[in-house]
Amino acid sequence: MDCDEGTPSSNNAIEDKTEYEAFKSPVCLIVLGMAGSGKTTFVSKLNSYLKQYKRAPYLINLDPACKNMPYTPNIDIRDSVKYKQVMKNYGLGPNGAIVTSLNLYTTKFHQLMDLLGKVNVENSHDIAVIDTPGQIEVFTWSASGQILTESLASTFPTIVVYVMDLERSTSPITFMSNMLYACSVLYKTKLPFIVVLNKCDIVDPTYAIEWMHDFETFCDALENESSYMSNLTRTMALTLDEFYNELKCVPVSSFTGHNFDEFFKMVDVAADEFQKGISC
Ligand SMILES: Nc1nc2c(ncn2[C@@H]2O[C@H](COP(=O)(O)OP(=O)(O)OP(=O)(O)O)[C@@H](O)[C@H]2O)c(=O)[nH]1
Repeated sequence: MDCDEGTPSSNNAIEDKTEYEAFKSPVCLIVLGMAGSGKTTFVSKLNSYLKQYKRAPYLINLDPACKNMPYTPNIDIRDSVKYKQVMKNYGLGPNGAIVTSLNLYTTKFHQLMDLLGKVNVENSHDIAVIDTPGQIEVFTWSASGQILTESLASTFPTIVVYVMDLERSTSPITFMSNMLYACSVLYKTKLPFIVVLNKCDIVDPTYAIEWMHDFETFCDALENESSYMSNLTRTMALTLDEFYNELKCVPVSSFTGHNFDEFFKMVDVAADEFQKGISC
């Protein structure tokens, strides 16, 4: 794998430890979210936030199509797979090329795991952050996304961070779609899960928190919707009640860094739950 740290030797760091011993660090944060929700900006802010405390995270970019990165990743899929070339070689459109690029990259995952094992042995980073492609389903519903998620979770404490765009979720129907997606990711990964309500610098997050915890307020907001959609959405809200109760959810601004301290408290709790085998 071409990456900042070079190719690891065959005497890999994971094998140096007891082969199947689970490591306590780095805690891996898989950052998922709808296109444009702010994943990359969030990862960039995490980086600068942690650096203040001399806890620079280990950064992994798995988006082969991203153009401008506001941070320098330690491992970058773009160093190994050329997305434009994949489009050309396989005659694919943009989304097909992203999926194929990730699939091609699967053959390198063991090297990625070795590098993370090295991070553990050297104790150089206590957090690893994985930035994923813009189209969420490319990662969550692909074999390669599943392989990577399972590989990470078999060795390191692994947490899913679902970035939700507060600005685009102010309609109760869109809010519900986003929450159903979050819930489906939780079901699929069965990993500790944190919802980050992003962009709280431009939209007050109170509405989202109220909608999760006060069914009546959510129903009031639904009043203007047509009857079929509002009935279905109301039923969904009741179904999600348990999901909301257990959910770790924090409003943040990836611009200002607001509430990142709260986010990291949740990461500590979630990492603890991972070790104890509790999810959500
Ligand atoms: N006001 C505000 N804007 C934000 C925040 N986070 C991200 N943005 C903006 O939202 C837009 C999308 O942000 P990105 O970080 O590119 O989102 P992404 O989810 O990585 O995007 P894709 O990978 O292309 O799907 C950009 O214009 C960002 O500047 C935030 O906390 N507040």
